[in-house]
Amino acid sequence: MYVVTAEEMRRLDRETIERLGIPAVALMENAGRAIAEEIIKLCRSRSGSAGSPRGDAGTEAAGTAGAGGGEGIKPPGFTVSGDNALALGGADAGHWLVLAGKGNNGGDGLAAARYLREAGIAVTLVYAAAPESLAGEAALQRDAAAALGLPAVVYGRDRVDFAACSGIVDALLGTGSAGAPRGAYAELIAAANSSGKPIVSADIPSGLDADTGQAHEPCIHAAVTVCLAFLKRGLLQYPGAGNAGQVVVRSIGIPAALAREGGVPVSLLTPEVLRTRLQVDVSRRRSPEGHKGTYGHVLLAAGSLSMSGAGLLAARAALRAGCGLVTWALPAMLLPHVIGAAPELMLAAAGGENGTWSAGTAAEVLRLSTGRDVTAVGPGLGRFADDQEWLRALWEGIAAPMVIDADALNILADSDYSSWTSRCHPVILTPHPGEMARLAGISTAEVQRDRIGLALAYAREHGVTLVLKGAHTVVATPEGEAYVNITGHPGMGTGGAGDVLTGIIAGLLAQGLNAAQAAAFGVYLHGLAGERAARQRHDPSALIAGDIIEAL
Ligand SMILES: NC(=O)C1=CN([C@@H]2O[C@H](COP(=O)(O)OP(=O)(O)OC[C@H]3O[C@@H](n4cnc5c(N)ncnc54)[C@H](O)[C@@H]3O)[C@@H](O)[C@H]2O)[C@H](O)CC1
Ligand SMILES: [K+]
Repeated sequence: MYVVTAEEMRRLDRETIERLGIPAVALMENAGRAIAEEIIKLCRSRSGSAGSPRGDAGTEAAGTAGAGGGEGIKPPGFTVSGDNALALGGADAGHWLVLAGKGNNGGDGLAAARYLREAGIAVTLVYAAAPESLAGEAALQRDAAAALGLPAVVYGRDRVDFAACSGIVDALLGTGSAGAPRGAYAELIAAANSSGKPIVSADIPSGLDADTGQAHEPCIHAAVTVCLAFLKRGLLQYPGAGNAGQVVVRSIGIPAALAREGGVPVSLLTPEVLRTRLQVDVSRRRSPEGHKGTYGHVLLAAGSLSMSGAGLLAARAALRAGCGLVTWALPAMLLPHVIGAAPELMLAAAGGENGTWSAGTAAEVLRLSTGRDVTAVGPGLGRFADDQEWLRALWEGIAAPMVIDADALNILADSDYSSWTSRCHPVILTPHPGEMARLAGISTAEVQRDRIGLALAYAREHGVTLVLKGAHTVVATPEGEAYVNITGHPGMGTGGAGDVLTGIIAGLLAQGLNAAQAAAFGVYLHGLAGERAARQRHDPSALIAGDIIEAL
């Protein structure tokens, strides 16, 4: 599923109209109908509390249309549809307000109002601007609604009764919105939010930046967002993602082929995208003739006196991700203490004295990396004297893909690594937002302001595969593509979860996946395993990193 910017959406919209010859109003009709159908689903799912659905729409809104109106009598040769999407099925949906801006987002809302009326739902249009100021397709929708006799009020001139409505359609601002909502728009958004009524947003919540996910003040808090044609980046990026409620993406007649041909670089990370765009064999079938040598060998340089567990977690996760062998290189002093902790691992003493690493161990790590399919460095590594020299030796000398995480990222951030000899084998960096901030030389808040945009730019500029961790982890490739992951659980915010991800990605690389495949599939599986682990706990706050490994 493609994820677009407002600019890309405008281009795809234009191409559909100009190249394919689909009239703009047809797209708007499809948008209006899709929005109405989702509202009807919401009303049906709430029919137990008819007329007063509440804001916490839950997941039902994204479900499939259930059996709607009564089956009726089926005359021979005719089918009386039992699941007409526009049938309310006896639910009393009450009375909805449709807040309409003067652009095409408003036009979508006005079209939706007609379809709602068709389903027997009472609607009142609330114009944010003088109806005469609407133009193009939005003006056409205004006239159609008026011709149908839909009641309408104009904000600022007429009274708007939020208290009496059972739900609100937010069609004030969409992808054409610029900056914080102003004037009547701002007042209507604030009033809608404080009404306590469920809000269904057309395309994006009004007040949301469609590209960055920045939530302007004010910004609609939607129960459901009916996103039109393609997901917008802003719906996946926090804090705005938290304003969108349940997001439903509805096709309106803009072919996905246009996005593919037009080179839209960002996709939602779904099994479908893993299979098709990334060509990952998600079946994970193994050859009957396979043996441990078939599935790759990971070298892990990780762990120090106070953080040996980070190395252990990464090593075990690599094995659970299916690689054949893992050699864990760690400071000699720690070795006796971890023997037996995971008997499946091979151990190698490579660290310096006192359980810490030293620059002099680079030669030993290089020697151990010979013939290994991947080297992962960083979890629990700590910092040490001349560590930049150490990492540079590995960067320039390891003739296999590398995964760089944790303190190794901090070492990289302190180095002018663009001047290092460029590598023939890929590098995957797995920063959390703080590490990303150090790598990019900006604040963590700046990283979080537009994670997708930053990840795309950094990966391309530095020729690395970047895994920007956090809620909705972004995987960006040096070729300029990005994948946004939505698997995962807040319970995964626990020490060691990142080390587990590093191990999974290294384990997948060792099995022959390329950098983009290993990073994307690894992130997806890590999140999925975290969800499963959270479900297995009565209280997901009790989840610890080791649970994620066991859930793999
Ligand atoms: N997929 C498609 O391409 C389709 C999209 N549709 C819908 O159209 C909107 C985008 O419509 P557009 O006319 O470009 O912009 P908006 O309706 O979002 O808003 C423009 C309108 O609002 C005023 N304005 C802008 N910013 C502010 C602000 N901060 N405060 C107050 N007023 C503001 C501006 O002056 C304009 O008048 C898209 O999201 C879809 O919902 C089509 O209907 C179908 C095809
Ligand atoms: K909107």
